[in-house]
Amino acid sequence: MKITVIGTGYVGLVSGVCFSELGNEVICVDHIEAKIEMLNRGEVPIYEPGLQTLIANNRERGRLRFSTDLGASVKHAEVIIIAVGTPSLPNGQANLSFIEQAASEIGQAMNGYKIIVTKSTVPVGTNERIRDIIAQHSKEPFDIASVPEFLREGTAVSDTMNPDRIIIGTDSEVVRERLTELHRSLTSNIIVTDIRSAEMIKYASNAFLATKISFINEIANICEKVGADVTKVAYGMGFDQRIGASFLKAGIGYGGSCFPKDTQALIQIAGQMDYDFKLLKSVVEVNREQRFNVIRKLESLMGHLAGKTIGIWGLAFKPETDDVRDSPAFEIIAALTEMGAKVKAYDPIAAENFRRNCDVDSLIYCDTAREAAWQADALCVLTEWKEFQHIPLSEIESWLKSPYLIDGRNIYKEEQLANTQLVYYSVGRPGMNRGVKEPAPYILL
Ligand SMILES: NC(=O)c1ccc[n+]([C@@H]2O[C@H](COP(=O)([O-])OP(=O)(O)OC[C@H]3O[C@@H](n4cnc5c(N)ncnc54)[C@H](O)[C@@H]3O)[C@@H](O)[C@H]2O)c1
Ligand SMILES: O=c1ccn([C@@H]2O[C@H](COP(=O)(O)OP(=O)(O)O[C@H]3O[C@H](CO)[C@@H](O)[C@H](O)[C@H]3O)[C@@H](O)[C@H]2O)c(=O)[nH]1
Repeated sequence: MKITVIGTGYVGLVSGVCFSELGNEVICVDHIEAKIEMLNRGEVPIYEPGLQTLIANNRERGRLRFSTDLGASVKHAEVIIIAVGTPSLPNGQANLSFIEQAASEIGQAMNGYKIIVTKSTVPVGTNERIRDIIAQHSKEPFDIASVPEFLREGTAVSDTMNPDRIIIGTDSEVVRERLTELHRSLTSNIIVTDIRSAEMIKYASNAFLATKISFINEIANICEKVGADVTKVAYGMGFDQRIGASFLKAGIGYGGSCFPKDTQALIQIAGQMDYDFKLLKSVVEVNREQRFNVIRKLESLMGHLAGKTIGIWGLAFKPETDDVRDSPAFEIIAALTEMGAKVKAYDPIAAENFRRNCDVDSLIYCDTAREAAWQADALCVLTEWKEFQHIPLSEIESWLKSPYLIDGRNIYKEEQLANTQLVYYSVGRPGMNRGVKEPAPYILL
């Protein structure tokens, strides 16, 4: 099949590359020339494991091309995939200007029957708006489809090649057949539904996953008070197939380019229909609060933070990505700096992106984990990079000026703490706290 993908962010690039890997002829288009030049030089603008090799292989086979020429690329293809960004507006609503722009450019380039697939996450009704915009510019026949994307950053290639399900929202029999054929080799879980339901499935899925995270974070907070261990609680809960084991890792809350914006967008979508989505509003509030537990704990251990040096390990919102969009590290670092602390940070991959987006000028960027921890009054782990998990705690202890370690992602195990004098605090695991002044034991009255 001849496919053109518009947008070379995570979704556009990864899905375009994977469709070419499946034997299709793919052109990935972006209006940012620098991105296309990079891709044409064989460089990849994002850090995503496995992607560079796939791009190289498929370019070599002549199945994958990159272009800034949207018009010519649309003319060339039968299936056009829209994968442009839908960032938040200041009020939380999805900004659809990139979508509208792409639809109008597609409309102007139409030269025969095409299937216009939207993979971007868009509010209910947007695909119909796309249909209207294209029809305003062209009399050529076309169909639309909502095929939301569920890949995760860091595992985007394997998620795309082995998806849990493919959702195809369409009102056309031709689209059902063609898109089922396109995705058939990926999974047998191909669900064909109406367009509005497909759009809603994406928001509902992200909102539900965000809800799981805020739920387990609140359980963790209660575990700290009653002397239970949230990792054991999550493990025990996860065996219930109705609950499932995933997305029950307590920590400093979710960040990233999707959960924060999509939960806000769904609250707005509901609000526009006069529905107050109370549960999701709480999920967002709990998530925002959770990151500040790191600071509350530092203060309870060390008193005032003014003049103290705090080391930060991890700036990305999760490991295996250089994406820092909505990373909890921004607010934690800003708050520490406002309190008068000196902050030194290290991330194996995401530091450059963080620097470009962070307005804390005094933040010191370090080249190694050791440098960020060196002579610090406390060290906080904000991203669970494997590199951090493998550093012996005795070594960390020897680097620090004061032995305070706040593990915001529960990456260390009890046995690793043995033989250290570290004052250790993690999330919802009070039994592992070392040197922390414990609240009075919980007694059932
Ligand atoms: N990032 C993820 O992990 C992920 C996963 C699932 C779904 N989504 C959704 O997919 C969409 C894209 O996300 P992303 O993170 O890949 O976006 P992104 O913002 O990283 O990339 C979008 C790209 O589209 C390009 N673009 C915008 N308008 C264009 C136009 N008219 N012509 C050509 N190129 C244009 C931009 O230059 C940019 O490179 C969003 O709606 C997002 O919510 C993202
Ligand atoms: O048990 C967990 C799982 C995740 N997180 C955090 O949640 C955030 C998001 O993680 P993850 O979902 O792995 O990454 P994303 O790449 O943002 O992927 C989400 O957002 C994408 C964009 O919509 C969807 O396509 C994916 O299905 C959805 O998982 C990160 O900050 C994680 O640290 C937790 O705190 N605890």
